[in-house]
Amino acid sequence: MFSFFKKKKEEKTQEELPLEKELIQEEIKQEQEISLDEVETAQVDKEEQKEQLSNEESQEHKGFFSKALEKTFANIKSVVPHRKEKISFDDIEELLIEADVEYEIIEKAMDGLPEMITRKQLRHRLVMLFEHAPNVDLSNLPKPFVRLIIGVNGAGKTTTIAKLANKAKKENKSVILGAGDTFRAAAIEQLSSWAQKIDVPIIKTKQGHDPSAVAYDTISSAVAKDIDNVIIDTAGRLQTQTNLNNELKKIVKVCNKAQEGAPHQKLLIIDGTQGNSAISQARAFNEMVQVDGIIVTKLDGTAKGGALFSISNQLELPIFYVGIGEKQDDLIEFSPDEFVDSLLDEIYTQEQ
Ligand SMILES: Nc1nc2c(ncn2[C@@H]2O[C@H](COP(=O)(O)OP(=O)(O)OP(=O)(O)O)[C@@H](O)[C@H]2O)c(=O)[nH]1
Repeated sequence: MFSFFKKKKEEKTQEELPLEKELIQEEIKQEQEISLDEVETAQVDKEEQKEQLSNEESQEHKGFFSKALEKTFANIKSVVPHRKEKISFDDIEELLIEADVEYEIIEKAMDGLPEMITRKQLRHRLVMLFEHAPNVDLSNLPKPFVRLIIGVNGAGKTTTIAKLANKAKKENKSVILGAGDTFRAAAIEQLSSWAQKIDVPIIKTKQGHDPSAVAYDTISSAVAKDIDNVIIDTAGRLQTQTNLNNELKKIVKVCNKAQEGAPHQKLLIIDGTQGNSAISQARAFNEMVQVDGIIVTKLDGTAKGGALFSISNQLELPIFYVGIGEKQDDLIEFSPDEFVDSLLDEIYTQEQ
């Protein structure tokens, strides 16, 4: 039926029916306008959907922080048991001490605040403590993107590598691991069993062999196989600090030989249960190889969640992720806003 009319329309010439042609043109124009409207509506819908998703993600993250920080919040609640609109300077100071924020940092954050402090005033100051932003453009990563994982034994390096690899895989990115802690056989075994569990390839060697060679082979293999991510483990302790220093420096140099610009991130793993006492140890690593960012582990098991403020501010480094459990999914991207909000939700009523 429609094709019949269409055919009829086609048969009519310009000379015969100018008015009808005009009408058809008007019809086409309207159709085009409608489809443009539809595209615009679809775009708005998409934007709204995106915003809703990121809001949901943000709520989800806040939920994770609230759960992980239960112990820290219990301490805070002992100072301010009920939510308020304004909280006194002294109470804020005390609750930040309870959360294990260093006193020097508390003084810095609260300098010049009034006797009664609103949520908005405190929020601004606390978020400002995380002013050190990542220096890598995460939207335009090199391939392979090479991350070197450093930190003391027991901080959670191996587990965090598994979590990072798992996250990349979930985002449909390929990953290869390098078992660069050749100092201890157990470290190689532990990383191998994680690699098997999350089904990613691993380059390893025997205990005592050169970790730089492992790093080189892992990057070369990633280049040859077109793999997106390389994550390399390193030893947390050697016979002496000088040995560790030399070894880490050599690994960095060799990574750059295997691929110019690598490692793109040197990530320091810090055990969150150590609170502020981890800072001096972190400084030592930062002096050996310039660290690009921090991952704080075991945030779930500690009442010292406030130490994140001091760790980031004192070391002048961004926190990329926090570990909130022992499983492969227990890693969340760190967001200063969400972290501060989940803390303020415990003590303040919502800002009107
Ligand atoms: N609760 C909790 N435990 C964690 C977290 N991250 C790591 N762990 C645990 O901390 C312990 C040490 O973690 P590893 O990953 O073995 O630490 P490592 O730095 O590789 O240490 P070595 O194996 O000694 O070199 C393990 O029992 C992990 O399960 C976390 O975010 N939360």
